[in-house]
Amino acid sequence: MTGAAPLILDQLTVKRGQNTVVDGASLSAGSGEFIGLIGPNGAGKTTLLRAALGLIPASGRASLAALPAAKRAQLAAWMPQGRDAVWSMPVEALVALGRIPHFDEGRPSGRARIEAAIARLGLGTLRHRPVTELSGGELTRVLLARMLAQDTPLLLADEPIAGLDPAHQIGAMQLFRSLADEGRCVIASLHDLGLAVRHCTRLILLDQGRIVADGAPEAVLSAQNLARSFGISGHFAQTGDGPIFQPLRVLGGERA
Ligand SMILES: Nc1ncnc2c1ncn2[C@@H]1O[C@H](COP(=O)(O)OP(=O)(O)OP(=O)(O)O)[C@@H](O)[C@H]1O
Repeated sequence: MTGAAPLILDQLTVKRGQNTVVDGASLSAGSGEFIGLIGPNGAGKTTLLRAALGLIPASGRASLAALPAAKRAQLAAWMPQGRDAVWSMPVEALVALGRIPHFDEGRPSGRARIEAAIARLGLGTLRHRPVTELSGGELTRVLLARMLAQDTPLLLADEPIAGLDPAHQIGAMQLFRSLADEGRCVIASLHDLGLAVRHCTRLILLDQGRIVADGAPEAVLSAQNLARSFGISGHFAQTGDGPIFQPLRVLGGERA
Protein backbone atom coordinates (compact mmCIF):
# COMPACT_ATOMS: atom_id res chain seq x y z
CA MET A 1 0.00 0.00 0.00
CA THR A 2 1.19 3.48 -0.82
CA GLY A 3 1.54 6.05 1.95
CA ALA A 4 -0.23 5.98 5.28
CA ALA A 5 -3.83 6.05 4.06
CA PRO A 6 -5.52 2.60 4.08
CA LEU A 7 -7.28 3.43 0.81
CA ILE A 8 -6.62 5.89 -1.98
CA LEU A 9 -8.75 6.13 -5.09
CA ASP A 10 -7.72 8.40 -7.92
CA GLN A 11 -10.15 8.97 -10.80
CA LEU A 12 -11.56 5.48 -10.39
CA THR A 13 -13.94 4.78 -13.27
CA VAL A 14 -16.05 1.70 -14.00
CA LYS A 15 -17.96 1.18 -17.21
CA ARG A 16 -20.74 -1.37 -17.63
CA GLY A 17 -21.51 -1.65 -21.32
CA GLN A 18 -22.16 1.87 -22.54
CA ASN A 19 -22.82 3.18 -19.02
CA THR A 20 -20.25 4.81 -16.77
CA VAL A 21 -21.32 3.45 -13.39
CA VAL A 22 -18.49 4.97 -11.34
CA ASP A 23 -17.23 8.18 -12.81
CA GLY A 24 -13.84 9.54 -11.77
CA ALA A 25 -14.10 8.83 -8.03
CA SER A 26 -11.17 10.16 -6.01
CA LEU A 27 -10.77 9.89 -2.26
CA SER A 28 -8.30 9.24 0.49
CA ALA A 29 -9.60 7.25 3.47
CA GLY A 30 -7.48 7.53 6.59
CA SER A 31 -6.95 5.66 9.83
CA GLY A 32 -9.51 6.64 12.44
CA GLU A 33 -12.28 7.30 9.94
CA PHE A 34 -15.68 5.64 9.79
CA ILE A 35 -16.94 6.68 6.37
CA GLY A 36 -20.57 6.20 5.38
CA LEU A 37 -20.92 5.77 1.62
CA ILE A 38 -24.41 7.01 0.84
CA GLY A 39 -26.46 7.62 -2.27
CA PRO A 40 -29.70 6.56 -3.91
CA ASN A 41 -30.31 3.08 -5.35
CA GLY A 42 -28.13 2.51 -8.38
CA ALA A 43 -25.75 5.39 -7.54
CA GLY A 44 -22.74 3.07 -7.81
CA LYS A 45 -21.88 2.35 -4.16
CA THR A 46 -21.45 -1.41 -4.54
CA THR A 47 -19.55 -0.95 -7.78
CA LEU A 48 -17.20 1.59 -6.20
CA LEU A 49 -16.45 -0.69 -3.24
CA ARG A 50 -15.84 -3.70 -5.47
CA ALA A 51 -13.60 -1.71 -7.79
CA ALA A 52 -11.71 -0.29 -4.80
CA LEU A 53 -10.89 -3.87 -3.79
CA GLY A 54 -9.88 -4.83 -7.32
CA LEU A 55 -12.76 -7.30 -7.67
CA ILE A 56 -13.93 -5.78 -10.96
CA PRO A 57 -12.02 -4.05 -13.76
CA ALA A 58 -11.71 -0.27 -13.48
CA SER A 59 -9.60 2.52 -14.89
CA GLY A 60 -7.85 5.07 -12.72
CA ARG A 61 -6.11 4.00 -9.54
CA ALA A 62 -7.17 2.05 -6.47
CA SER A 63 -4.31 1.55 -4.03
CA LEU A 64 -5.55 -1.88 -2.91
CA ALA A 65 -6.42 -3.21 -6.33
CA ALA A 66 -2.79 -3.17 -7.40
CA LEU A 67 -1.73 -5.54 -4.60
CA PRO A 68 -1.53 -9.35 -4.75
CA ALA A 69 -4.72 -10.94 -3.40
CA ALA A 70 -2.97 -12.51 -0.40
CA LYS A 71 -1.55 -9.17 0.70
CA ARG A 72 -4.85 -7.41 0.08
CA ALA A 73 -6.64 -9.87 2.37
CA GLN A 74 -4.25 -8.95 5.18
CA LEU A 75 -5.01 -5.26 4.68
CA ALA A 76 -8.73 -5.19 3.93
CA ALA A 77 -11.76 -7.18 5.08
CA TRP A 78 -14.79 -7.21 2.81
CA MET A 79 -18.43 -7.84 3.57
CA PRO A 80 -20.45 -8.10 0.36
CA GLN A 81 -24.10 -7.16 0.04
CA GLY A 82 -25.21 -10.73 -0.77
CA ARG A 83 -25.89 -12.68 2.41
CA ASP A 84 -26.20 -16.20 1.06
CA ALA A 85 -24.52 -18.99 3.01
CA VAL A 86 -23.46 -21.36 0.24
CA TRP A 87 -21.75 -24.06 2.32
CA SER A 88 -23.17 -25.62 5.42
CA MET A 89 -20.58 -25.10 8.13
CA PRO A 90 -20.82 -24.18 11.81
CA VAL A 91 -20.88 -20.50 12.73
CA GLU A 92 -17.47 -20.70 14.40
CA ALA A 93 -15.92 -22.25 11.27
CA LEU A 94 -17.20 -19.41 9.10
CA VAL A 95 -15.87 -16.81 11.53
CA ALA A 96 -12.52 -18.68 11.51
CA LEU A 97 -12.25 -18.09 7.75
CA GLY A 98 -11.31 -14.54 8.69
CA ARG A 99 -7.93 -15.86 9.86
CA ILE A 100 -7.01 -17.58 6.58
CA PRO A 101 -5.03 -14.55 5.32
CA HIS A 102 -2.95 -14.76 8.51
CA PHE A 103 -2.44 -18.59 8.41
CA ASP A 104 -3.18 -18.92 12.12
CA GLU A 105 -6.78 -20.14 12.49
CA GLY A 106 -5.52 -23.14 14.49
CA ARG A 107 -2.98 -21.26 16.61
CA PRO A 108 -3.59 -19.42 19.88
CA SER A 109 -3.24 -15.98 18.27
CA GLY A 110 -5.86 -16.83 15.66
CA ARG A 111 -8.16 -18.61 18.12
CA ALA A 112 -8.12 -15.54 20.38
CA ARG A 113 -9.23 -13.31 17.48
CA ILE A 114 -11.97 -15.75 16.51
CA GLU A 115 -13.26 -16.03 20.08
CA ALA A 116 -13.18 -12.25 20.54
CA ALA A 117 -15.17 -11.76 17.33
CA ILE A 118 -17.76 -14.40 18.35
CA ALA A 119 -18.15 -12.73 21.73
CA ARG A 120 -18.30 -9.18 20.31
CA LEU A 121 -21.15 -10.10 17.97
CA GLY A 122 -23.02 -12.06 20.66
CA LEU A 123 -22.78 -15.34 18.74
CA GLY A 124 -21.84 -17.64 21.63
CA THR A 125 -25.14 -19.52 21.65
CA LEU A 126 -25.10 -19.91 17.86
CA ARG A 127 -21.50 -21.04 17.46
CA HIS A 128 -22.27 -24.67 16.59
CA ARG A 129 -25.28 -23.96 14.37
CA PRO A 130 -24.92 -24.54 10.60
CA VAL A 131 -24.85 -21.15 8.89
CA THR A 132 -27.40 -22.40 6.35
CA GLU A 133 -29.95 -22.61 9.20
CA LEU A 134 -29.60 -19.03 10.45
CA SER A 135 -31.99 -16.13 9.99
CA GLY A 136 -30.88 -13.31 7.69
CA GLY A 137 -29.94 -11.04 10.60
CA GLU A 138 -28.06 -13.82 12.40
CA LEU A 139 -26.05 -14.57 9.26
CA THR A 140 -25.23 -10.88 8.90
CA ARG A 141 -23.80 -10.89 12.43
CA VAL A 142 -21.70 -13.96 11.59
CA LEU A 143 -20.29 -12.18 8.53
CA LEU A 144 -19.53 -9.14 10.67
CA ALA A 145 -17.69 -11.43 13.08
CA ARG A 146 -15.66 -12.91 10.22
CA MET A 147 -14.64 -9.37 9.21
CA LEU A 148 -13.67 -8.58 12.77
CA ALA A 149 -11.65 -11.80 13.08
CA GLN A 150 -9.70 -10.83 9.95
CA ASP A 151 -8.23 -7.96 12.00
CA THR A 152 -7.36 -5.65 9.11
CA PRO A 153 -6.54 -1.94 9.09
CA LEU A 154 -9.33 -1.38 6.53
CA LEU A 155 -12.86 -2.77 6.56
CA LEU A 156 -15.19 -2.35 3.58
CA ALA A 157 -18.81 -3.34 4.07
CA ASP A 158 -21.71 -3.17 1.63
CA GLU A 159 -24.95 -2.40 3.47
CA PRO A 160 -23.75 -4.21 6.61
CA ILE A 161 -26.73 -3.24 8.77
CA ALA A 162 -29.47 -4.13 6.28
CA GLY A 163 -31.81 -6.70 7.85
CA LEU A 164 -30.59 -6.21 11.41
CA ASP A 165 -33.02 -5.32 14.20
CA PRO A 166 -32.59 -1.84 15.78
CA ALA A 167 -30.42 -3.00 18.67
CA HIS A 168 -28.09 -4.95 16.40
CA GLN A 169 -28.00 -2.07 13.88
CA ILE A 170 -26.87 0.30 16.61
CA GLY A 171 -24.47 -2.33 17.93
CA ALA A 172 -22.89 -2.80 14.50
CA MET A 173 -22.54 0.96 13.98
CA GLN A 174 -20.97 1.32 17.45
CA LEU A 175 -18.61 -1.54 16.59
CA PHE A 176 -17.49 0.18 13.38
CA ARG A 177 -17.03 3.47 15.19
CA SER A 178 -14.98 1.83 17.93
CA LEU A 179 -12.80 0.14 15.30
CA ALA A 180 -12.24 3.57 13.74
CA ASP A 181 -11.52 5.09 17.14
CA GLU A 182 -8.82 2.40 17.62
CA GLY A 183 -7.17 3.60 14.43
CA ARG A 184 -8.70 1.43 11.73
CA CYS A 185 -10.56 2.74 8.71
CA VAL A 186 -14.11 1.60 8.02
CA ILE A 187 -16.08 2.35 4.87
CA ALA A 188 -19.68 1.13 4.78
CA SER A 189 -22.42 1.75 2.28
CA LEU A 190 -25.54 2.73 4.18
CA HIS A 191 -29.13 3.67 3.45
CA ASP A 192 -30.07 4.61 7.01
CA LEU A 193 -29.06 8.27 7.06
CA GLY A 194 -30.06 8.66 10.71
CA LEU A 195 -27.64 5.98 11.87
CA ALA A 196 -25.00 7.29 9.44
CA VAL A 197 -25.20 10.75 10.99
CA ARG A 198 -24.98 9.44 14.53
CA HIS A 199 -22.02 7.13 14.08
CA CYS A 200 -19.95 8.05 11.00
CA THR A 201 -17.10 10.52 11.18
CA ARG A 202 -17.50 11.37 7.48
CA LEU A 203 -20.02 10.84 4.71
CA ILE A 204 -19.37 10.46 1.00
CA LEU A 205 -22.40 11.04 -1.21
CA LEU A 206 -22.40 9.21 -4.52
CA ASP A 207 -24.90 10.18 -7.20
CA GLN A 208 -24.96 8.72 -10.70
CA GLY A 209 -21.46 7.38 -10.21
CA ARG A 210 -19.93 10.65 -9.06
CA ILE A 211 -18.83 11.77 -5.63
CA VAL A 212 -20.95 14.90 -5.22
CA ALA A 213 -20.23 15.61 -1.54
CA ASP A 214 -17.58 14.44 0.92
CA GLY A 215 -17.15 15.68 4.46
CA ALA A 216 -18.80 16.10 7.83
CA PRO A 217 -22.24 14.44 8.01
CA GLU A 218 -24.15 17.66 8.66
CA ALA A 219 -22.55 19.36 5.66
CA VAL A 220 -23.08 16.41 3.31
CA LEU A 221 -26.76 16.11 4.29
CA SER A 222 -27.51 19.72 3.37
CA ALA A 223 -31.02 20.54 2.19
CA GLN A 224 -29.65 21.03 -1.32
CA ASN A 225 -27.84 17.68 -1.42
CA LEU A 226 -30.85 15.85 0.01
CA ALA A 227 -33.12 17.39 -2.62
CA ARG A 228 -30.76 16.91 -5.53
CA SER A 229 -29.53 13.39 -4.86
CA PHE A 230 -32.34 11.74 -2.88
CA GLY A 231 -35.34 13.90 -3.78
CA ILE A 232 -36.24 14.27 -0.10
CA SER A 233 -36.26 16.82 2.67
CA GLY A 234 -34.95 16.05 6.12
CA HIS A 235 -34.31 17.52 9.53
CA PHE A 236 -30.92 17.64 11.20
CA ALA A 237 -30.54 18.54 14.88
CA GLN A 238 -27.68 18.65 17.34
CA THR A 239 -28.90 17.30 20.67
CA GLY A 240 -27.35 16.54 24.04
CA ASP A 241 -27.42 12.91 22.92
CA GLY A 242 -25.53 13.61 19.69
CA PRO A 243 -26.64 14.53 16.17
CA ILE A 244 -30.00 13.35 14.89
CA PHE A 245 -31.21 13.21 11.31
CA GLN A 246 -34.72 12.37 10.24
CA PRO A 247 -35.77 12.07 6.58
CA LEU A 248 -39.10 13.89 6.26
CA ARG A 249 -40.72 14.01 2.84
CA VAL A 250 -40.30 12.96 -0.75
CA LEU A 251 -40.20 16.16 -2.74
CA GLY A 252 -42.74 16.47 -5.56
CA GLY A 253 -41.91 16.42 -9.25
CA GLU A 254 -38.49 15.78 -10.70
CA ARG A 255 -35.44 15.88 -8.45
CA ALA A 256 -34.14 19.37 -7.83
N1 LIG B 1 -23.02 -6.29 -13.89
C1 LIG B 1 -23.66 -5.18 -14.28
N2 LIG B 1 -23.96 -4.93 -15.57
C2 LIG B 1 -24.57 -3.81 -15.96
N3 LIG B 1 -24.95 -2.84 -15.10
C3 LIG B 1 -24.68 -3.03 -13.81
C4 LIG B 1 -24.03 -4.19 -13.32
N4 LIG B 1 -23.91 -4.09 -11.97
C5 LIG B 1 -24.49 -2.91 -11.64
N5 LIG B 1 -24.94 -2.28 -12.72
C6 LIG B 1 -25.59 -0.97 -12.75
O1 LIG B 1 -24.68 -0.06 -12.20
C7 LIG B 1 -25.39 0.92 -11.44
C8 LIG B 1 -24.80 0.98 -10.06
O2 LIG B 1 -25.09 -0.24 -9.38
P1 LIG B 1 -24.62 -0.45 -7.88
O3 LIG B 1 -25.06 -1.83 -7.48
O4 LIG B 1 -23.19 -0.11 -7.76
O5 LIG B 1 -25.49 0.65 -7.12
P2 LIG B 1 -25.71 0.89 -5.57
O6 LIG B 1 -25.47 2.34 -5.32
O7 LIG B 1 -24.93 -0.07 -4.76
O8 LIG B 1 -27.27 0.60 -5.46
P3 LIG B 1 -28.21 0.04 -4.27
O9 LIG B 1 -28.31 1.12 -3.25
O10 LIG B 1 -29.50 -0.19 -4.99
O11 LIG B 1 -27.60 -1.23 -3.73
C9 LIG B 1 -26.86 0.54 -11.49
O12 LIG B 1 -27.50 1.33 -12.47
C10 LIG B 1 -26.83 -0.90 -11.90
O13 LIG B 1 -28.00 -1.22 -12.63
